[in-house]
Amino acid sequence: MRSNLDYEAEYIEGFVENIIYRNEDNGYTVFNVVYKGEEITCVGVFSYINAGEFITANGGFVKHPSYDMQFSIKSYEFKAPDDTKSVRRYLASGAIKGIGEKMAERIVKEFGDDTFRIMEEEPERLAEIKGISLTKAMDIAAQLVDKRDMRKAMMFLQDYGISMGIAGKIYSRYGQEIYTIIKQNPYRLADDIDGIGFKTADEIAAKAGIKVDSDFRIRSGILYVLTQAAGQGHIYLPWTELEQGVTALLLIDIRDMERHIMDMAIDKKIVVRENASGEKCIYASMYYYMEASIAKHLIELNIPYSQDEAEIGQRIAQIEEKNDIILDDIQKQAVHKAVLNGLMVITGGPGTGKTTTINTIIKYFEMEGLEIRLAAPTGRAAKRMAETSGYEAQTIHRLLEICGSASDSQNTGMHFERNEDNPLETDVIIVDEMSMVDVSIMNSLLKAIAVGTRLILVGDVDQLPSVGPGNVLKDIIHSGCFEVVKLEKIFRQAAESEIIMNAHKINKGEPVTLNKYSKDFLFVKRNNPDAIIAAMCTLIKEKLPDYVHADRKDIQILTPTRKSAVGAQRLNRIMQQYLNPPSADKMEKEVGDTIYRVGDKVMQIKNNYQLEWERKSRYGVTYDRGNGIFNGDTGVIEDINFFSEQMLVRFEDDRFVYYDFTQLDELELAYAITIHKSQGSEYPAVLIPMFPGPRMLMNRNLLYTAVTRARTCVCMVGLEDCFHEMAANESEQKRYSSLDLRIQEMDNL
Ligand SMILES: Nc1ncnc2c1ncn2[C@@H]1O[C@H](COP(=O)(O)OP(=O)(O)OP(=O)(O)O)[C@@H](O)[C@H]1O
Repeated sequence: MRSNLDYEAEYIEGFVENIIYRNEDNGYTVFNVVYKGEEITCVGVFSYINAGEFITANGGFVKHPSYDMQFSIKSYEFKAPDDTKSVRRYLASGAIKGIGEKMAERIVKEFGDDTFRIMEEEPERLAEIKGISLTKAMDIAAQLVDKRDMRKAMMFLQDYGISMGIAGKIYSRYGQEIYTIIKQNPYRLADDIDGIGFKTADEIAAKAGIKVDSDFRIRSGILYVLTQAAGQGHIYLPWTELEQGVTALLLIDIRDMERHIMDMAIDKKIVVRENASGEKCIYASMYYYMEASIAKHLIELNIPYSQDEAEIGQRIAQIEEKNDIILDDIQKQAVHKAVLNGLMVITGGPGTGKTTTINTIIKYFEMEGLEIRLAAPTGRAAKRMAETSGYEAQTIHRLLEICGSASDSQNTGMHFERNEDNPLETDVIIVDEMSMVDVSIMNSLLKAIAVGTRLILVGDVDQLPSVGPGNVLKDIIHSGCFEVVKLEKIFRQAAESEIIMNAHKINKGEPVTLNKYSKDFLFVKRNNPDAIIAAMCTLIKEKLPDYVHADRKDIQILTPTRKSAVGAQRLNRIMQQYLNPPSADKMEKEVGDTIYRVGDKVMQIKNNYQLEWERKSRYGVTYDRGNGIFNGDTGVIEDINFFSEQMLVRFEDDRFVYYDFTQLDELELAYAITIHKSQGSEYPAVLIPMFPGPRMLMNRNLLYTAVTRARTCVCMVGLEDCFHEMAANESEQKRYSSLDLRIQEMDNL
């Protein structure tokens, strides 16, 4: 029993006995300290810690659900060992490699309180001790100095408000150079260190006394504005917009912008080009070269194939007969073009026969004995492609055989096994949902396709553009350099769907009649956020599941915004309370301001190719396992275990995944998700709150995307005016991209 301890205590001190857990990325550490004769478990964030150190710490006791009382450390200091006992203890702790308990004993016996001074100043004397050679003596001294330097550097970085985890990264990158870097050009940190952006570097610079109009600051600011723009989808910024952005960011009058731009262009950090209207455009180099590389590959792939047109017609006729279908003229034209060209594009809205056309093309090439691969940008889109085509389809990342330990393609640890040196060995590649493909993944894909492989790109240009930068599909079509088939006819079966008919009307700006009696396109009038939410609760709990013959969890709320009265965050909190309220038998785990509860619907918010899933029989025996849970995959929390610190989620097709508590930032509650997140997915029923929000966001494009996500029923709840305003708002957010120009330039070479 812990009799000596006062759990109100705010201070403890003692030797770090053993380190139980340490996360090197963020410094989170769990360890034991003996204080007042009791072993106490401490938790805190440490840039640097070693067993054997003497620590004095402020904080407080907290009760952990599984591990009982722990001391949570808010601030601390390590005291250098200064008496024989602590020196021996420190050396014996394993902090210095090559010194064990016995050796520590011998050293301290020889040098006593003077041990540390001797180790640092006269290390050769260590060799006087039995078992220590001169080389080993020097190595011990070096380790000691290293550790001291590191601790000093950490303290120095903390003075600039840098967190422990990041300080560790900075130190391991620059070592002793940090002092000069921080004092001269801390903006280098923004370039070199993951987790430090311009803003942090700028704060450090201000503390280091760097002038607000220093060249380093202005150049780093320019790159920052371009990176921010890429975050909004832009490949470049026109000169004047860049200048305004940089001025607003740095709050200074930049007189010699031209000089900075030219110097940065010479350093190859940026590229300056004129657009079609002669305006100077500034690119972060990476994006310029991505577009240029995409253009080059597309032109190279676009080789003509010779085949007798009559023969193509005969083959199509055979397929039509076998599948009891008659293709429309334009669909036939699409098949002809796919056969005769190395590259072609098929575009069209919902129900215009894209899938039917792709299926015919697949069958055609199959008859020719060609190998075909199907891919889509997201897991959900690939799954849908497989379902509608009946052929195997995979994500583009998987097609390219993604490798590495990181969970996101943005992380540097990732690479693709398929690339220019090891291209895909196949004859035809068909990529669906091209509107979601950004320049980065398009570039990787094209690098892995050798000339002679046919590439067919399929998508609906009127869907929201890709989350990542660029306007790939639109620009490819707009370049005018490739065969494009635009499917426009809505086939009879599809024409019976009001979802499809209204989606086309929305897209064309034609009036849409709203009522609550439609079979599949319903509007329920409510005039304030709370009434909207209350109506959605009833619909989701009572009405829709029977109506669309689907499970409650398959009915998806799609909302334009994250943060508003009807934004995803608020809706999730309310829906969770309503659909899965707290109860004594449901475990909960709080992360930030989200509570995860057993029974909650959750969504994976980034691609994680490493995450392992398993399928179990009803006796709990695993009979199938695999890797990969993708952005947009939704599941239900099955269990939360505080002992193993894990949460178990059941995804579609009964795939079970254990998430460590530290991985929970990959999940979000998913009763409601933003329309942006729903791209490429389809749901039996979709519920959309209709309430005014930011005009830039509430546009036709967004409404069209939301409506086309529904398979059986769309139900909107709110203000009719809001619907009509969205449908009328054509102001798509402008994206600065220039793949069309690069393609045209390349084509003219
Ligand atoms: N030539 C055709 N003759 C008759 N029906 C057709 C023809 N082509 C397509 N259809 C029918 O039209 C409907 C829509 O076709 P399809 O699924 O191919 O379109 P889509 O563009 O892929 O649609 P979505 O984007 O909504 O998935 C289907 O019911 C399909 O059977």
